[in-house]
Formats: sequence, C-alpha cells, structure tokens
Amino acid sequence: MLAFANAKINLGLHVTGKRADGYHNIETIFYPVKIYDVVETLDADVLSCTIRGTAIPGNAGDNICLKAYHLLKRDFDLPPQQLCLLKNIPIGAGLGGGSADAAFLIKLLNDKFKLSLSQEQMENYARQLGADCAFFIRNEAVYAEGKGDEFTEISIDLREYFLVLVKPDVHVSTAEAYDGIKSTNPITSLKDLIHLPLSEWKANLRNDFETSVFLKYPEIEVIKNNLYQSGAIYASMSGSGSCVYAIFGSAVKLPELERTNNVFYNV
Ligand SMILES: C[C@](O)(CO)[C@H](O)COP(=O)(O)OP(=O)(O)OC[C@H]1O[C@@H](n2ccc(N)nc2=O)[C@H](O)[C@@H]1O
Ligand SMILES: Nc1ncnc2c1ncn2[C@@H]1O[C@H](COP(=O)(O)OP(=O)(O)OP(=O)(O)O)[C@@H](O)[C@H]1O
Repeated sequence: MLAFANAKINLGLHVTGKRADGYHNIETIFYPVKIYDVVETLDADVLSCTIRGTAIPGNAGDNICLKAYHLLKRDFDLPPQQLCLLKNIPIGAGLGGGSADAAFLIKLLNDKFKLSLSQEQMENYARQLGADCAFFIRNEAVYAEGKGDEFTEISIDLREYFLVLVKPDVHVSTAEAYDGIKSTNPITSLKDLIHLPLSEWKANLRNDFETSVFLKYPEIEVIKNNLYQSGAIYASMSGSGSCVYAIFGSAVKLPELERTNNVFYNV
C-alpha cells in the first residue's frame, strides 16, 4: 500500500509566546501544496526503512516513519513491515516533509490493518511525533494555534492562482529558528487577517521567523524580494525556512532564480 505525502506552506505565522514545556505558542494557517514524497508499507519478515531519492541527514534508524510505526505498534499488534520512502520534498525547508511522511504512514497503517482509528485518534498519535505532524492527517487548509497542532477549519482556496516554491541551498533547523525568535503579541489574529483580499496580504500578513532567519541567511530575503519584483501578489518564507513561496495571478517562469535555487512551479 502506498500514499503520496504532500508538503505544506504557512500562510502567515505569529509566534505568540514561550510555553512551560519549552515549545512556543504560535498561530498560523497551514495550506497543503502539490509537492510529494511517496510512502509505502510492505509485508516483511523484519521491520526496516528503505530511503531513496533526496538523502536525509542523520541516521536512517531515526527516520520519523520508524517512529510512527513504533508509536502504533505500542497499541496494536502490527506485523513487521518494510517501510519505503521516496524522498522528494526538500528537507530543512519549512515544508513539513518529515511530518507529512509520518502522518501519511499512520493513515496507511490504519487502512492496511483496519485499526478503525478516527481522524481525531490519528491526530493524537501524530501530535506525539511533532508539532506539524497532526495537520497532515486532515490535510486541508486550517487555522492552527497552540503548538501548531490545534485546528479550526478555514475556508481558503488558492487553486485559481499559480504557486511557486523556491528552495535555496540552505538548511534551517527548526529548533534553532525557534531559539532565535522574539515572541510578539499580534493586534489582529491571523484568523481575521487571512480573510483580507489577497492583494492586501503583502501589507498585513507576516512570518515572525523572517526577521532572524533573514539576518542569518540574507540570500533568503533576496529571493523574496526577487519574487515580488517578478510580479508575485504575495511572497513569504514558509515555516522556519528556508523555502520561500510566492502566489502569482498567472503562470510564470523564473530562470534567474533557477540558476542558484531549486524552483518548483504550480505547486
Ligand atoms: C515552524 C513550523 O514548521 C511551522 O509550521 C512548526 O512549528 C515546526 O514544527 P515541527 O517541525 O513539527 O517541530 P517539532 O519537530 O515538534 O519540534 C522541533 C523543535 O522546534 C521547537 N518548536 C516547535 C514547535 C513549536 N510550536 N514550538 C517550538 O519551540 C522546539 O524546540 C522543538 O524541539
Ligand atoms: N522522513 C523524513 N523526512 C525528512 N526529514 C526527516 C525524516 N525523518 C527524520 N527526519 C529529520 O528531520 C529533519 C527535518 O525534517 P523536515 O523536512 O520535516 O523539516 P523542515 O523542512 O524544517 O520542515 P518543518 O520544520 O516545517 O517540519 C531532518 O534534518 C532529518 O534529520
């Protein structure tokens, strides 16, 4: 059984305070985008995890897919599986790729072994693997608060626009990015700001990670500025970076950005 695990972008991101558990409270809008990893689970004699495609830094035994399998195995009598991952979503990019793999594997195991888990139960498992992970269970645009894993449905549809992702050759660690941040107290909640016309997002939506991440990696800000010069209606870093996305009114080609970055069109 296999699944196509998609990435996400953050439409606005406010870091609103530090929590007693060391995490931060945030508010953001998660929006799914069309760039995919492939996650497969096959019957096997022993548990393993095979990774192809983009190399994942660190130890293969630490892959979040194995963590997701072990989490369910604690509560269910799962037989050994060969977990196969074709990695395509850029890593250290703020696109939630690892979280997506884990969430989609939870959904696959639930279907394959008829575990009868509800969406809420699967979200509760996913929450234990990472703040971004639970979003990918429902995988529809949501307003998120708390650690980024408490959701309110939101109606937002960007399908009439042309979305572009630009991934520079920079890996931003999420933990480091949170370390470098100053919490803010937004006057207006993103829940309201997101309903402004798209033409007003540039002046009103912000990602609180941009200030500190742009200071450390000025090339990311250069990309954002270049996207606006190329006609983007709205452009922003996603999550803790390093990826920058842009929303255009119609199809574009960005050869200058392609020279030094990975550019994904119509995501
Ligand atoms: C930046 C975002 O991508 C925005 O969607 C997410 O908040 C990050 O979520 P994630 O990658 O799933 O994060 P986790 O794997 O849970 O946590 C990695 C590290 O980021 C920090 N972290 C993460 C989420 C959060 N709300 N506050 C935090 O302070 C913590 O130091 C944590 O040890
Ligand atoms: N299946 C996986 N895919 C990607 N990274 C993984 C995976 N399993 C474990 N990791 C570890 O997680 C780290 C970053 O994961 P990921 O790509 O989700 O982060 P990101 O792009 O910063 O996204 P976000 O911070 O929005 O979750 C990697 O450096 C890697 O060591």
